[in-house]
Amino acid sequence: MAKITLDNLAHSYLPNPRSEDDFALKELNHDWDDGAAYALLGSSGCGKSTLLNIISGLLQPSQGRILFDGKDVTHAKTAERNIAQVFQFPVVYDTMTVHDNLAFPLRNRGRDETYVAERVQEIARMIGMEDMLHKKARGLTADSKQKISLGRGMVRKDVNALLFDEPLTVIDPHMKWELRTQLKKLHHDFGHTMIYVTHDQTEALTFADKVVVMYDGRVVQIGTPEELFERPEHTFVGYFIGSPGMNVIPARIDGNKAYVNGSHVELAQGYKPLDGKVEIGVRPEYAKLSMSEGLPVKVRRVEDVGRHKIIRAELFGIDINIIAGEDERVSADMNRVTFDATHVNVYANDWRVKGEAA
Ligand SMILES: Nc1ncnc2c1ncn2[C@@H]1O[C@H](COP(=O)(O)OP(=O)(O)OP(=O)(O)O)[C@@H](O)[C@H]1O
Repeated sequence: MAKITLDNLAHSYLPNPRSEDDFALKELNHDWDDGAAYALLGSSGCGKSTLLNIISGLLQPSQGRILFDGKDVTHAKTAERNIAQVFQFPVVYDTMTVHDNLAFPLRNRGRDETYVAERVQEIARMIGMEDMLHKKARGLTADSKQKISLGRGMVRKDVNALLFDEPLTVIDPHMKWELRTQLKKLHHDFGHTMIYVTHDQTEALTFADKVVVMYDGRVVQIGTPEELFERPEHTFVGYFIGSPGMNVIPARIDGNKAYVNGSHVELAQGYKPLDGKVEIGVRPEYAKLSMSEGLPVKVRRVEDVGRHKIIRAELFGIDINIIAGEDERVSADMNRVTFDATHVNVYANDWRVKGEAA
């Protein structure tokens, strides 16, 4: 396995980029730890595949270097990087059996047949295809073919990294959960460095130790699922992670108070005067309806989603969400909202501002 270093890395698909806007991947410096499982998460077009393709060698970056364990591989071909890749759609050899497809990467490396047989059995069990090993890949469903692709990606233990590009797109929902669990187990057992591209937050949060959130060609935060939830470094992270996402409310900050349309919200920390677009961010989980305290809200709708209720409300013309417990009472006279001060984040021009102890 390898530590992956992204050094001053950036990419533009244009021959003569003039401004930052011309870069599909904006400058990035980071070490990705050896043996960690990362998810690259972001909406369509934010640059996930661009970054993955640079790591795998399918794309040469227009700026910077990429290193595996300190060795510069920026110009090395994909085959020289010793990585395994699984793409969105299956890549299998139709004329070969499932067994031979799975065995292919091992035979290619000259592993002896006893080891190949053992390892293929192990992987077939993992992907639930033990009974299909003798079947030709041709004629199998897309779902089964993708499981073969996943299996083939995982069959070698000696790769520098395992890269997955939305691998579960064609897999049915139940199997998705099962395969994700298997991938996590595989990571736990073998400690591969794994990078998993997805636009699905559940997939990212359940798979990864660290989630790399991308927005508009930029890595806006790398953190554990808990860090992304509690301290989103960018309003996009707050909005994208969580269901529903963080409430983002324009405010004026004065010391340890935030003013929203003249009403104040207590903050757990003090802040210096801030310029530009200033907002507070509060997750629906840390907002609470009240009869007597807090800011005035109009409740529009209450949705019972089983484990809790989502209250859709309006605060000075802005839509906000509040999460209440399953058994919590919500009545017509509850027309105020309070926020838990320790969970109110402050943002200036979309980036979180660190406070000072009040
Ligand atoms: N070969 C290319 N030539 C020119 N522009 C490209 C090329 N590939 C991607 N782009 C652009 O670069 C930006 C980032 O695309 P990229 O495919 O990396 O995003 P993504 O997050 O992987 O999206 P998706 O989830 O839709 O695959 C987009 O604006 C896209 O249009």
